[in-house]
Amino acid sequence: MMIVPELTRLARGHPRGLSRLTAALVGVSLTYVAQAVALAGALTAAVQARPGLGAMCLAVLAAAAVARLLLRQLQQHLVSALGTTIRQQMRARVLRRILAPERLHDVRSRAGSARLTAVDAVEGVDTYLTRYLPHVAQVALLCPLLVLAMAALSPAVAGALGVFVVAAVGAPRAFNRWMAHRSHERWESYDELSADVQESLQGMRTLQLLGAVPGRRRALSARSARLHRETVRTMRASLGETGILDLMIQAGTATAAALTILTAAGVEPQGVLATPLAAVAEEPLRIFAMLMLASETFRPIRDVSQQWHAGFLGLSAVSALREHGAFAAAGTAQGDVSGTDAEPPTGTAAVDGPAGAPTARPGPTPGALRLKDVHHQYPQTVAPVLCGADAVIEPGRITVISGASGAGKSTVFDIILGLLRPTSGTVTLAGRRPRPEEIAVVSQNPSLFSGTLRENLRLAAPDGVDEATLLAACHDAGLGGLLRVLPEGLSTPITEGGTSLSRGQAQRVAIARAYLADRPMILMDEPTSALDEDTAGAVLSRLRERAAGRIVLIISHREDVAQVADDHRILENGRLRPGRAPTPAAAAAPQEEDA
Ligand SMILES: Nc1ncnc2c1ncn2[C@@H]1O[C@H](COP(=O)(O)OP(=O)(O)OP(=O)(O)O)[C@@H](O)[C@H]1O
Repeated sequence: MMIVPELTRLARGHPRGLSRLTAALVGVSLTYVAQAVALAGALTAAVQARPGLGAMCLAVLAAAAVARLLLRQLQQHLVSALGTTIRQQMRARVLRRILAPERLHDVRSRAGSARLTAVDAVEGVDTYLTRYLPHVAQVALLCPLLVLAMAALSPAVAGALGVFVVAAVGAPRAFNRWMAHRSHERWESYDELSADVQESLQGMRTLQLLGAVPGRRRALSARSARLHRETVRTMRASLGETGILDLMIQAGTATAAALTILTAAGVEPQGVLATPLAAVAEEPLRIFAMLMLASETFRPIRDVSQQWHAGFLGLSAVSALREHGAFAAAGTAQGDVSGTDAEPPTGTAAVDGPAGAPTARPGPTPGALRLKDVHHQYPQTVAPVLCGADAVIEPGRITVISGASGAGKSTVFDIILGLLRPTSGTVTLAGRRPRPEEIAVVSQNPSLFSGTLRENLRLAAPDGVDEATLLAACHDAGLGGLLRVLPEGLSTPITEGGTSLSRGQAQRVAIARAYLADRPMILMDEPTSALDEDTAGAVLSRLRERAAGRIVLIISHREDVAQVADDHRILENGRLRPGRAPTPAAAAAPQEEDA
């Protein structure tokens, strides 16, 4: 029997559900006790030839069977209701931790591992909480009551029974530490295999091109073999525990039965044991009831042992769940589910789309974006990336930042987005931190999701966006030609990861999403890197129209992008310095005062 403090704390957060469930369970067990007593009565009726008593006992047996059926239905219903609540609560907490900006810069975070925790681990814990724990509560409630009932019939037998109940519950706990260690190791293997498989699938194309598929397959087979070994070891440990438990149950039942017979039979005056049959004939109900009760006292313990195996997966996932914040003190279950009861430390701007809920309307451009003396150094690195970057980025103008690879351009973006906290310095929009819902982002490698093109575009758009707005955004993003040749148009299905589109097409979908998001600030990371010159030219000229009244900040190495810049900066040695002067076309573009 293993009790995990975090899981019991979590269960205590649902006292009503858990106590109802335990009550239903105790009700089920009491029907067995009633049947045991009725059976003792029926045997007594047979021994004493009392048909009236026999009929009554048979009626009780039937009523107990019907009651058990109904209580089992109720128990299933309660398990499902409590399980749903607990799963939603834990999953919301885990997802909040997984889908957090900090993870983007966490070198240890792995998608497969996060997925495993959010799906399998939560399911496993549900079983532990909704099945195993109520059974443990039942043992704590019912076993002492049954021992007391036995004490009313025979204190000696009750004493022996009590000793074996305590041993059956307590002895397997000696295995707890070992079991915890084994199950933790098993989960680690499971987790690593899951993360490796997911990463291999994602990088399949690269592995294929590199000729690294056979090597990867061998590595995965080795991981799989390790998981098998860990599972077998864990099963062995679990079997050891179950063996001890069963031994105590059998020994306890046999001892109680033997004592019942011996104490009932008594000793003849000449020093030999009297025949138990005489005692049975004298007080059959007491003897039969004691024999039945001795067995029933161990039923809750036998049940808990079965549930233990069902809840074991969840138990082994406890450390992963702990690491992913599943037990973090949070608001109400409702708040957890909606995910709105705690604001993340920094912004949550989504890549290639709106930076918050699509329904949030950002309002007019609030003013200039200012970077003031921004410094940043990543942990475990020897030198800072940014050493006092300063800039004022005006609305209504296109600002382009260039710089050598690794100069820190994406770092600047992530700081503006709130995905990274600068080591020092400030980023402000009209004197305050930019709000996530004010920024639309076009990343260099946009993420597309399985679903239709329309669904991918709508991710960014406010609720109820009409077809004409979607088409206008596609047109301005240079997708008009593609839409004309797609037989299903916006209803065209897209594969997972957007692999059914070319890189350039995916990039333009990302640009359309940014337009649909309709935010006062657009950040673009190499938005035309996969486009040919003509397409890039068309996209950039429409960008100028879309830039009216907005802050548009682009990272790009491309000369054609630098040419449309009203304001060109070069990131060098951690600072932003002025770049090339604007071209006449760009200089003629309308400018707006800082609000
Ligand atoms: N999470 C991280 N931990 C440690 N170092 C990091 C991390 N992210 C980025 N860096 C380092 O910070 C530096 C700047 O990276 P950044 O991605 O901002 O450069 P960049 O100018 O956008 O480069 P590129 O043009 O090649 O995309 C690089 O040296 C990079 O290795």
